Amino acid sequence: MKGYLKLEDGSVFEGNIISKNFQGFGEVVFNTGMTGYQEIITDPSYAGQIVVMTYPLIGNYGINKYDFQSEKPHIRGYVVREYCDIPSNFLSDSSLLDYLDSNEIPVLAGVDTRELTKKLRSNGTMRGIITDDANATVPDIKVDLLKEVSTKKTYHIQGEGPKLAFIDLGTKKNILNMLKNVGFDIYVFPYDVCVEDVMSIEPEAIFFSNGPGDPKDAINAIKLAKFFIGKIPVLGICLGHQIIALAMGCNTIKMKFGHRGSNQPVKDLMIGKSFVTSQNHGYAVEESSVNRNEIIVTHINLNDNTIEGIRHKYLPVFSVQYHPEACPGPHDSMYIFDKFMDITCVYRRRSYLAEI
Ligand SMILES: NC(=O)CC[C@H](N)C(=O)O
Repeated sequence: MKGYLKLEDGSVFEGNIISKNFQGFGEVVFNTGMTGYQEIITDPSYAGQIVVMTYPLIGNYGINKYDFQSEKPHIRGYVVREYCDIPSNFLSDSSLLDYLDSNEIPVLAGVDTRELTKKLRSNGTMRGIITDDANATVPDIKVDLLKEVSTKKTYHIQGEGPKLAFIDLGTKKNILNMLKNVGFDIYVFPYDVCVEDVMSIEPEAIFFSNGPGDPKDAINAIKLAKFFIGKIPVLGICLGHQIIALAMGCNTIKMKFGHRGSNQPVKDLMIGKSFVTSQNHGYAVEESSVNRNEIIVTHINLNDNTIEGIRHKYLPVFSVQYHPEACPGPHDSMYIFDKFMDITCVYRRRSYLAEI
C-alpha cells in the first residue's frame, strides 16, 4: 500500500507501507549502522522515535533469539530504503517484518532515505508520522517514556562481587550482562525508586542506565545521583551519563540531529587512544556548563568534539555518553566495566580497612 512519512516542516516522503499497522508517529531520527537492526529496534532508548536506517538494505539476516536488547521493540515506526524479505542466516528464527508485525510497528519501505537523512541533518530532528492518509497531520503528544520502559518491580541478579544498585531507565540487556560478567551482585530498581529503598540493600556502587527522552525529565534519577555521588562509586551510560552531569551541576542540550550508529569515533583523553563506538543519543552535556575545577572531560567525539565522557576530579564518579556494551557495534571500549569494578573494589577495601 502506498504510504507517506510526513514531517513537521510539511515535507512528505513517499514509500510503501509493508506492515500490517500503517500509522505511527514520533521523533524521526536516523541511524548509520550497517548492521544491528535487531538491537536497534529493541533498544528502549528509541521509545517515542521513528527510526530511519541509512544503510540501504535491511532485513537480510532476519531476527534471532540472541540479539534482543529488551522484551519488545520500542520504536514507533521504521523507515528503510529496501526491505529484504528472504533472510539468510542460520540463526534466523523469523523475518524482521514478521517480528515487527507481531508487535504492531509500522514499516515504510522504498523511501529515499538518503534524501530524508540529508533533510534531518540540515533541518535537525523533527516530529513525523507514518501514514496511508495523504492529509494526515503530525501530532505532538508527550508521553511518560521512562514509565513505559523501566522495570515495574525490583529484581535481583545474583553475583559474587560487590552489591550494585542498578537504576533501570530503559536498559539494554547487554549492559546488565556486562556488569554481571565483571562480577557485580545486581539489584535492578525502577526509575522512580526512593533513596530509602536503594539504601536498604546497602549498595557498594550505583549505576544509571541508558534510556529515552530528555534527561531533564528524569527528575527522580537526578535526585538519586545527587544523593549517592561522593558516598559510593557511580557509573552512568548515555542517559545515565547525562543524569550524572545534571546532578553535578552541568547542563544538557538537545543536539541538532544527534549521534546514532555503530561508527562514531571517540577519543579517551585520559589514555590518548581513540575508539570506534556505538551511540544513540540526541542530547549532550553542554561544554560551557562543565565546572573544570571539579569535573574532567575524559572523552570527546572526534566528529564534532562534543563531550562523550566525564569524571569527577576527586570523587569516584564517571560516565560515558557512548555505549561501551556495544550491541550493536564494536567491543573496543568494554574496559569501562572492568574499570567500574576496580574502583568499586578499591572503595570496598578502603571501607574495610577503616573498620579494623
Ligand atoms: N541511549 C540513551 O540513553 C539516550 C539518552 C537520551 N535519551 C538522548 O537521546 O540523548
